[in-house]
Amino acid sequence: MDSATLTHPANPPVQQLRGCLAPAKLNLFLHVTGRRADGYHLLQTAFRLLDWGDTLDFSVREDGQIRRLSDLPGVPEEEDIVIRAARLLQQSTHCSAGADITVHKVLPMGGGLGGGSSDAATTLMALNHLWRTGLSAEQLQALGLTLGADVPFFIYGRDAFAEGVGEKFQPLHLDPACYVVVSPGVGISTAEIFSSKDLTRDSVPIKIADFTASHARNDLQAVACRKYPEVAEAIDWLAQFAPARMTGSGACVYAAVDSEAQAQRIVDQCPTRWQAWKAISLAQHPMSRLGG
Ligand SMILES: C[C@](O)(CO)[C@H](O)COP(=O)(O)OP(=O)(O)OC[C@H]1O[C@@H](n2ccc(N)nc2=O)[C@H](O)[C@@H]1O
Ligand SMILES: Nc1ncnc2c1ncn2[C@@H]1O[C@H](COP(=O)(O)OP(=O)(O)OP(=O)(O)O)[C@@H](O)[C@H]1O
Repeated sequence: MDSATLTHPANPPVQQLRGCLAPAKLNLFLHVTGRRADGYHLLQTAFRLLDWGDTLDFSVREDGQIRRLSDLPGVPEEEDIVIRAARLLQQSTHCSAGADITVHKVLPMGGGLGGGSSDAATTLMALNHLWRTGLSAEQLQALGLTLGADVPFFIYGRDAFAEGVGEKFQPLHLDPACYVVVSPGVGISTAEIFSSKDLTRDSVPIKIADFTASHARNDLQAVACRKYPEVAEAIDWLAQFAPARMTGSGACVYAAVDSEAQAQRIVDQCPTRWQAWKAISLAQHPMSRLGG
């Protein structure tokens, strides 16, 4: 994130934040342990932040309007989770200011990397700062949960062992790591995977101390592979280099590798019909340093 750009250098209120990161996440394991009465699933997962993601620019408007300046193919402005996040914060704090928002989209949509959720979290944190609405991180997490189950994690802003629907956190202390992420070129609807009749929903709950990244499983992977054979193909391709797994509800798959050089060699060999990236773990979300 660029440090704040001031419109009036002699007069400090910050009016713009540019280049705000909305990082991707990986689910290092994901167990479905049950289902709530409202249909949402109870999970256990290990969230890992990556140093790679979308970036967003925010500029305060005095007229109260919230505008998206960038285009997102397939997502009308009114449905964009970024716009919905900004409106939600504005309404719940009775804020009279508005914002112009630009999203520089990098993360594949429906990729299981939490792209939309991370955009929404960055929006809540940036506007809470720019509008001086003063909500705490916990209040922003509660607001964010009404937008999507992954939003609170990005506001929490560091690796976490998560439970509930993914909103109850314990800090997870992981060594830095380097990953290869492969997108097999399909977008997967999270709702479609969770609603499958084939999904197993009875994993036995584990304790945080029982989690090891090397013996991990994603309960959503079998369903996604059955519905989208490209996901299974991408796992098989990546598994020739290192143990590979799906993140979230897919479609992206990933593997931890020994070095950035090894990651780059794998990325360079990726079949042209897919996309691959190298990514490094991120210890702390840069936006969480902003405070309220
Ligand atoms: C799979 C994960 O990415 C793991 O991190 C998340 O649980 C999904 O989080 P998300 O994309 O923010 O999901 P949401 O937008 O809240 O939910 C999309 C749909 O997925 C289903 N859903 C989601 C999360 C959850 N714990 N149980 C569910 O059953 C619900 O049908 C919901 O309508
Ligand atoms: N700003 C946005 N960025 C991405 N998707 C958005 C956005 N606004 C709305 N959406 C909608 O949300 C859907 C899910 O997108 P997203 O990239 O968050 O999926 P995902 O990476 O699978 O997320 P998760 O890991 O949280 O399940 C998209 O297909 C799109 O229709």
